Amino acid sequence: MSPVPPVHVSPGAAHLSPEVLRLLDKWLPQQRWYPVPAEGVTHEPWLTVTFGGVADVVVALLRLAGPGLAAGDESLVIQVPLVLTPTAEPEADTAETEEAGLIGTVTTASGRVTVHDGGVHPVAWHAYFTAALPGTCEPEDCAELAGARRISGEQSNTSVVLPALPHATGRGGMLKILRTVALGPHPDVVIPAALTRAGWDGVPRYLGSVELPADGPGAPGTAGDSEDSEDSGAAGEAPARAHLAVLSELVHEATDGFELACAYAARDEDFGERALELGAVVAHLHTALREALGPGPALEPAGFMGVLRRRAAEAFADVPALAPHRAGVTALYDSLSTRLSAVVDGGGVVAMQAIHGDLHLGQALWSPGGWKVLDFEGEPQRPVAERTAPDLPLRDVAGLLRSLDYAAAVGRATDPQWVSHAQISFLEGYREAQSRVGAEERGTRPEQSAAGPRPEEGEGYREAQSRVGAEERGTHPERSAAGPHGTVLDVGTAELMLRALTVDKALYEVVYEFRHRPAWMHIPLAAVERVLSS
Ligand SMILES: Nc1ncnc2c1ncn2[C@@H]1O[C@H](COP(=O)(O)OP(=O)(O)O)[C@@H](O)[C@H]1O
Ligand SMILES: O=P(O)(O)O[C@H]1O[C@H](CO)[C@@H](O[C@H]2O[C@H](CO)[C@@H](O)[C@H](O)[C@H]2O)[C@H](O)[C@H]1O
Repeated sequence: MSPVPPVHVSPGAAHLSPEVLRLLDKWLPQQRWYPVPAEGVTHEPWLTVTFGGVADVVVALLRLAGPGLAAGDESLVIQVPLVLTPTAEPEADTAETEEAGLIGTVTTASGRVTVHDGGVHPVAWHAYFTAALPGTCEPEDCAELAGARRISGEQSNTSVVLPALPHATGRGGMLKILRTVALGPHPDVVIPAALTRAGWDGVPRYLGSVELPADGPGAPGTAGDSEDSEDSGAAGEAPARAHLAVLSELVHEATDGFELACAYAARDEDFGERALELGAVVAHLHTALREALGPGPALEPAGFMGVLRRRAAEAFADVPALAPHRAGVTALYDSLSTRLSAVVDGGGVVAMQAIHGDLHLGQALWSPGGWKVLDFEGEPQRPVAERTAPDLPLRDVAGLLRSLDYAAAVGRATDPQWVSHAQISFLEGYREAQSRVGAEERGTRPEQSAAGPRPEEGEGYREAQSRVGAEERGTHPERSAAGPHGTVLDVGTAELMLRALTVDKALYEVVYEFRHRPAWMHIPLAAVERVLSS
């Protein structure tokens, strides 16, 4: 007997009545994971997903359309799993039902239906879980789902802890339902899967994923999306490829890196050792990514600077409070542009590669097994193509430097050295591990690498900063990966690059805070000011 295909996909709003869609229009913008400001945004049904043998679970994939949003293949698509159950009476007790993820009760052509958020509903969890690991249990007696719970907090997606899930190295899983669906392979699936395959244990081990079936309807903007295309997967039409969820091993006794750093900051306790270890893990991550996914192209200054400038322009357009910094950002980017062009004109190659892309302390878990890095989907507010493009590893370094600054602010460290010490330690951990890997590849001892000795206690942040990403003579792995050509970056350009990437990140954060947590906007705003005046 052949197994029932677990995931079916239909075009448009199949299985979803207009009443349910209207209910969603009101509910969606109130969700933390809703990716854009809601004003003027409409939700257009793109595809509907159902799971073989599970009657009540319907997943709406909705395209967001409206001011400032891209159309066609670039459009933002959100995933809305629903549990739809026929019901006789409206729910009576609102408080109780809110707890259970009730979205509402509506009367449709086929009767009265209760609509629940599938992100918090065990029946939907079971559907995703069995699609990720086919051939497992029935919902009623699924031992793997015992004790399952959604994690709460400020998440861009919806993650569910499965404490009882058995696997090769123990017990416990994390099911992550991706709320923003990327057309094509999703980096939060592809990257952990590649790193797990390569044997790198700095990520939670990848166990499985849920993907649209290969013979489903076309991508937005293709023939499969047109109104007269009833026949899903019609000849000549490119089926849409998209991941919906990812399952990974649960990291036990894990502490969120941001909470950990804030707790240290609140006690003014030295975070140096943890930061040093994290720096080393991030350096190893970059090596593992390069090895697992291959080197990227060389940086092309005009294109690279064009992206930085466009992102800054978007931030200035979104947040009026940034206006006083426009000239400073332009001047910083002009200096970097001049230096980068000189490097490249002089025959230097600045190699790019796959990076994390949105690295901050909340993406790192501290556990008895050391730091684990999570969440490879890139900055959720950016277009997918931009998020997955090869980039400079220094972008991740800048992200963590910013995050340590957030931890100092949120944890209210009173010692002004707390943050600089943590940042220097992080940079040193990164640099030391980078030199060790480089030396191993060259067959020399780490001390012989050109990166120089560790800065003495008290040496400044600027010095430590300028050592990271700077030229290390001849055989740096990034260089050999990029080909036989010369330089990475000289010390001055590396420092300028890190400052520019820090500003780029802080501008992104200002927009993020403006949209989601205005009370924290002062944190990145102060950073923009500080970096520009340093
Ligand atoms: N494999 C895992 N083991 C333990 N905790 C995890 C695991 N994956 C994620 N988490 C926890 O869930 C939180 C959210 O995960 P993350 O992948 O960052 O989702 P989001 O994209 O929604 O922010 C993390 O901050 C971490 O605390
Ligand atoms: O984790 P996500 O993928 O949802 O990332 C988004 O949300 C983050 C906040 O949860 C946000 O990070 C910013 O705030 C953090 C403290 O909460 C801080 O440590 C980070 O440095 C700062 O960037 C992230 O930018 C956003 O993409």
